[in-house]
Amino acid sequence: MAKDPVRILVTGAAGQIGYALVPLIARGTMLGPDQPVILHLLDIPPAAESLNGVKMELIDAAFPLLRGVVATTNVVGACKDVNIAIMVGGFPRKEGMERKDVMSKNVSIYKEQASALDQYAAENVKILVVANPANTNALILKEFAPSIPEKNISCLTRLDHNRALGQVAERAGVSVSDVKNVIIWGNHSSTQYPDVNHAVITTQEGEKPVRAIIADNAWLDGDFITTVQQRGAAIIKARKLSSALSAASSACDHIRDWVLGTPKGTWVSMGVYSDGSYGVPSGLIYSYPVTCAGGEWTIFQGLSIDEFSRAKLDATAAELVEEKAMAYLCL
Ligand SMILES: NC(=O)c1ccc[n+]([C@@H]2O[C@H](COP(=O)([O-])OP(=O)(O)OC[C@H]3O[C@@H](n4cnc5c(N)ncnc54)[C@H](O)[C@@H]3O)[C@@H](O)[C@H]2O)c1
Ligand SMILES: O=C(O)C[C@H](O)C(=O)O
Repeated sequence: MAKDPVRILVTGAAGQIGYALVPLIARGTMLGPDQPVILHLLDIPPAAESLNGVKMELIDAAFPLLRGVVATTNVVGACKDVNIAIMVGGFPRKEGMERKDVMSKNVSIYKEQASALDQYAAENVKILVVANPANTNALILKEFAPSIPEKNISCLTRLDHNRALGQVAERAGVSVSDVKNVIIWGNHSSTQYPDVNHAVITTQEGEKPVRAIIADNAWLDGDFITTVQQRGAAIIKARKLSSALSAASSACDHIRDWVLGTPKGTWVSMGVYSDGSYGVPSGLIYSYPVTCAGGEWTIFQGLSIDEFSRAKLDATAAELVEEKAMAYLCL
């Protein structure tokens, strides 16, 4: 029997990530080739005409799974009955800025849109915050949407996770699909900790630790970490615009794994509400290794954390505590 369509909100849909993301959703990359979708596209009035152009192109592309497009500048209309919300709307940083430098512009958007989602979204809506500072925007959204369970609110660190997979695959000379179980801990910022201590590469002789295959701890504990931490800035420097196709693709990966489940023996990184796991203060949106099944994520427990990693997990948590305080000052 044909499935009922799922309503997916994309905010900031007239922007660069929006333009890369909506065709992926309409083509079935996010929820699979048999899942019809209705897209709700939100942007602000100055972008209304451009948003309408995106709607026209979606119709012109004749996507078989696309059952409707709502393009609006009205937050309530956009949030009505949505099952999934991908929050991209906001302002990107420019060259030379840190992601938290756009905090004062962006957190107030998340407070306002939290209320609309709280009141009008479908029960059990799943929310992914992409706009920066992503973890703190998601935390503000959580705090101002009291009826939405915290397990339904997340932020995007899958792009950092995918960047880490890409760096390891290039260095090891293997296919990226043979690398798994890297971890991004903490903030989607330059304090994030890309960790390969539990990551493995599939070889003809089975799975081997990344550290054994790459055999270069100086690189893994040095340039690898800074390359992933600084990749967003490197893209801005090169393109004069922040990452868009990789962000859109990673947002699809995030939702797909959350809704459809992670493969057996694999975890992915998601920014989720911390419960104190791995000695991280509770009450932050912190990126952890998670597995997903039945539409729910679970923090993967029991990994050993060495002294080097401990300091890095704590430093990125400390930045999130500071950002939380800064966000409340902005509101
Ligand atoms: N978490 C990540 O991995 C990641 C990756 C890339 C970019 N980002 C962030 O995503 C955000 C969007 O990036 P972009 O390159 O698409 O930017 P963009 O400027 O091209 O697009 C943003 C869109 O949001 C719209 N917008 C602004 N305020 C809004 C509001 N109140 N409601 C709805 N829409 C609103 C703008 O009009 C614009 O169309 C930025 O904050 C960027 O830093 C995050
Ligand atoms: O770095 C940025 O400002 C954009 C985005 O967060 C990224 O990681 O590419």
